[in-house]
Amino acid sequence: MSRLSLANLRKMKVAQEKIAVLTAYDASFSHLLEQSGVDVILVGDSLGMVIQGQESTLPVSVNDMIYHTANVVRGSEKVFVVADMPFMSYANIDLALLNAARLMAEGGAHMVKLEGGKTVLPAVRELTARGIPVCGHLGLLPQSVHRVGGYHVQGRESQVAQQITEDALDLQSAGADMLVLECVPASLAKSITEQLRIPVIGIGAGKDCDGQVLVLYDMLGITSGKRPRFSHDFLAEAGHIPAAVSLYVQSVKNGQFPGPEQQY
Ligand SMILES: Nc1nc(=O)c2c([nH]1)NC[C@@H]1CN(c3ccc(C(=O)N[C@@H](CCC(=O)O)C(=O)O)cc3)CN21
Ligand SMILES: CC(C)C(=O)C(=O)O
Ligand SMILES: [Mg+2]
Repeated sequence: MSRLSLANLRKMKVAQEKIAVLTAYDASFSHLLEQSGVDVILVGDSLGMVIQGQESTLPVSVNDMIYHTANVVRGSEKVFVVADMPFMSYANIDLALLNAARLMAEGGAHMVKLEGGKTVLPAVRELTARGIPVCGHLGLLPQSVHRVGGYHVQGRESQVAQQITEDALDLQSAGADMLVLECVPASLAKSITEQLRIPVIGIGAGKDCDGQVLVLYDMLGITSGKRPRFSHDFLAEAGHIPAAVSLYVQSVKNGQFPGPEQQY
């Protein structure tokens, strides 16, 4: 069985077939998600919060990401695996190349994800020129939580919306092959999704993105404390974990998730 490729994901965008993405951090869930029809697994630096119990994603190291990515890759054979580059691991081009190479070579990731717009364009150009697929991440940037002052919706003001749109187009031009849009108004995400050739995966970004992603533990209802409004407890509805993941995949594919109460 060969792995899903970027070409497959681009074809899904063109065919308007929704892309179902979930985070996972270990081999057992990786296998289960793949069996349940998930297309792409994101090894998110959210693992700092849901696995390590940290207050933010900032303490996550490249070694942590490599460990979890390798486990996820070993547990699967069909899914496309994206690994987050952690806080400051792409602060300049040399660091970005070194750390992305480790995530790919040691972790076995198929793509790396970087948060930010203009600041990361030189790194995105260099990584993609050297054959490393890159996913951008705009809107709410959890690695900037202390500068922003919390996890809030981004892009409600037209000037900020304009900046996010410009960053999205620039990331695509720099070679990014996928984009995550987090916590932005549904109308903005729709507009960006229509303007880009590359697949746009939303989280709290409305139903009109090319695909959706959620943090696994949020959609299973086992995150401690307050779960973001854009997530939904599929386990409560489905009764057991494989059924919950299947229901998520089905709800993304048929456009039922996210509903009006899960978007801004
Ligand atoms: N478990 C978990 N789920 C996530 O989605 C997630 C993480 N952790 N860690 C990294 C970031 C942080 N994220 C978050 C965290 C909280 C909200 C949240 O509470 N948002 C409010 C909106 C508040 C506002 O706009 O003022 C909400 O009600 O959804 C959003 C995204 C998304 N990511
Ligand atoms: C929430 C998603 C997009 C992420 O970046 C993560 O899980 O770290
Ligand atoms: Mg992340």
